[in-house]
Amino acid sequence: MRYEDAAWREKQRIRLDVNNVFGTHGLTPAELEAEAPRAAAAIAAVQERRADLGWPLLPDQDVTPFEQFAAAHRDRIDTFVVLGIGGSALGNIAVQTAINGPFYNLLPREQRGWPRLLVLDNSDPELNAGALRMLDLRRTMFNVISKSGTTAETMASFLYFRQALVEAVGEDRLGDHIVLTTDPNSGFLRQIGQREGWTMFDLPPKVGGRFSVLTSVGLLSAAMTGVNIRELLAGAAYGRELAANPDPLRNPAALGALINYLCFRKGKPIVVMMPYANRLRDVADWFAQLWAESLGKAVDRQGKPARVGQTPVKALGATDQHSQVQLYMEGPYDKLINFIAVEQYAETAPIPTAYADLEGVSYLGGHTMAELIQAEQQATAIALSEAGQPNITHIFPEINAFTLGQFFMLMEMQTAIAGELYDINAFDQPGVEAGKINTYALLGRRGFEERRAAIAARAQALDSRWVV
Ligand SMILES: O=P(O)(O)OC[C@H]1O[C@](O)(CO)[C@@H](O)[C@@H]1O
Repeated sequence: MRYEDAAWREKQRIRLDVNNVFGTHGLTPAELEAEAPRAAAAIAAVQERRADLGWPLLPDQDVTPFEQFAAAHRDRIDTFVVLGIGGSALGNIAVQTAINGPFYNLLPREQRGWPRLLVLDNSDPELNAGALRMLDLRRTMFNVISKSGTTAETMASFLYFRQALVEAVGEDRLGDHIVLTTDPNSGFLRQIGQREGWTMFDLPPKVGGRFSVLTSVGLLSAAMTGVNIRELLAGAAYGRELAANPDPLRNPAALGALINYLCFRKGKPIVVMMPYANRLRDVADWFAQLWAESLGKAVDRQGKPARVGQTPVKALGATDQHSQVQLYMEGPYDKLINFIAVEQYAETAPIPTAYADLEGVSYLGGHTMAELIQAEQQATAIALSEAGQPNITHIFPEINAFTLGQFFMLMEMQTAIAGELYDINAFDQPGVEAGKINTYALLGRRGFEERRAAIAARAQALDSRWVV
């Protein structure tokens, strides 16, 4: 395996270039150096908690069960459908787009070799009904993923497709079409799986949803679509090594955490993640949940008011140069822009020469699209830097399972280290509970009658003049 070769691994190291963070509205090297001891303590604290957190140990797991499941089912299945939301879907989508590319599902089966993948991560009725109309259920398998085993959106989709399966294949064949991924001990999904005798994959109890891409959550759908999940984990192991460097100024996860933290403290509540690669656009989506749910917290670990967290913004280069970059250039100095640059794309797409007399078009001829997009990324970084807008660049040597796994782990470590710097709990999400409870109340779930009455009273008090 290529990832067993140390020289290859080193060539595939993701580098973090932070030169453009320095400047009038950014940071100074002295500020970074002054905070380095705190960042070093944060690295040590995260390293100390590795076993307790669970996700840092994921690169060491045995992936044979996922590979065996995929090999056993690939031929009888045309479409593998993930029903999940948030951390139980975003990583699956990110892996799929990054490794198999945006057109995978449109390729003929012989070219794909593996089933198509659909991730239905919303209770949008049109999304679910539309998928149902399109699928041949006799050749479809549903992977219902929920850590808690209670999430309303996921359970609704499960019930919806379960009924459709009963009609299409019969109740006694459901086990051939449904596989569950959930907590090994708790939740309704576990109870259902046990009652029905369906195949279930355990989700390590310590690993929270947004840190679960490298568990059964992300690995099963990846294996079902031919992704080299061993290489993915080898990359994560390599990222873990980089993130364990005790010197925060040589450790990309710690340096990233420190820069984000200091930028927030200096009035930059927004972080933009802007990959220059369509294959990485869903990684920006995955990152948004990781960063937002982990670091957006009302109180610190002592219970004192904190109100911290940067708002993540997803952008795509070069596309969003023609949409958002005007704001990044001339708007408030309230952002840290993260670029993802790619050194070697899998394709170069040469640009043919034509219209030699029209300089505005002909200068492109003889270059490649790879050169163009790389020039655009550099040009935008320089322009932003000269406009005083701090930015940093994560440099992917290539997009492959190794660099993707590495990036997942680096960003997870960066999040955990940032949590230490803010002194908040980066591993809970109390803020999402209130909305869930209101939903239960609105749908008339037993036990939520009081909340339902409070919502009704609130509705009574609303003034119709303010609905225009
Ligand atoms: O996997 P589950 O338990 O269905 O949760 C889905 C998502 O919902 C949340 O609990 C809240 O949004 C996320 O943290 C999680 O990733």
